[in-house]
Amino acid sequence: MSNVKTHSIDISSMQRSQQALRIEDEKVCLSVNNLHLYYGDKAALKGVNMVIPEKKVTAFIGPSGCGKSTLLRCFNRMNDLVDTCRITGEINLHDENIYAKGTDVAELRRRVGMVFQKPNPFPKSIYENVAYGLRIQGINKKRLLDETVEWALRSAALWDEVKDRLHESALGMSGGQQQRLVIARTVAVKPEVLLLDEPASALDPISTLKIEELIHELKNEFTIAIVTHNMQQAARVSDYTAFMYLGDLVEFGDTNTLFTNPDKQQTEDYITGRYG
Ligand SMILES: Nc1ncnc2c1ncn2[C@@H]1O[C@H](COP(=O)(O)OP(=O)(O)OP(=O)(O)O)[C@@H](O)[C@H]1O
Repeated sequence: MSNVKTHSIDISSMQRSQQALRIEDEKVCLSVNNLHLYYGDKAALKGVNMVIPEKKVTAFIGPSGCGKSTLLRCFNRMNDLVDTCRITGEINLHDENIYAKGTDVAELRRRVGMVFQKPNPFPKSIYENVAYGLRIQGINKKRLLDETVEWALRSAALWDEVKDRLHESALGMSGGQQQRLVIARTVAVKPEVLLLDEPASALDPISTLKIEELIHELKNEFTIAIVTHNMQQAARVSDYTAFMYLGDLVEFGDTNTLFTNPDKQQTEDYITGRYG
């Protein structure tokens, strides 16, 4: 790409159409309206407005502490677990305000699954890790469990590596395999959205590549939102990128455009490595 202005990231390998995606053309999965979040007196999100398009990958980038993980955790109300946290504004999943009174938060978290930075398999067999969410829903029919476990492991590009040791402990797997297992466990309950909070940052480069390839496959079935510190990764895996700074959403748009021709000076300064 000859017109690339940035120098700190190499996006020449970005395999994407030169045609910019337009958010107006997308189906909306999540919409965020004037979202403010406070931890005690401290504002961590300051009036965020954006949409997360359906079956696309949206990346959140920005310097440490800018609110990326906080915003991601709002999408399945994980911040409810923080006593000092207070939220105003709205997030709609399709047409439902997930902060409305009476929202079934357990069901919300089934629909909006989350994968964290550090793989966190349960000390159970590979099979039982993946079957876990189904069993919680009261599904115990062996055939249905077998089929779903296989489907989820295939979806997470792990089936071929583990099909002969499904009943061995998940703790004997490599870190990269464990993270794909956690992804299989998350997709097994058929969520609509996958939230990935730096899913590859604890992994070696080959495992990271596998996760990136997997994200590319998963977006055929799921809406994906990913927080990453790695701008190359954001450029490689996402369709849309949101750049955040000190609790503000500074710029949001088609990934290719945001990295090659950002609207805001602040975005350009960040992606060219001038700060952060
Ligand atoms: N549980 C919490 N209690 C109080 N403050 C918090 C809590 N979690 C995050 N914060 C603060 O909120 C702000 C945003 O944090 P957040 O973790 O969302 O940022 P981030 O962009 O994801 O950072 P990083 O890239 O370092 O993970 C920071 O100032 C952080 O210290």
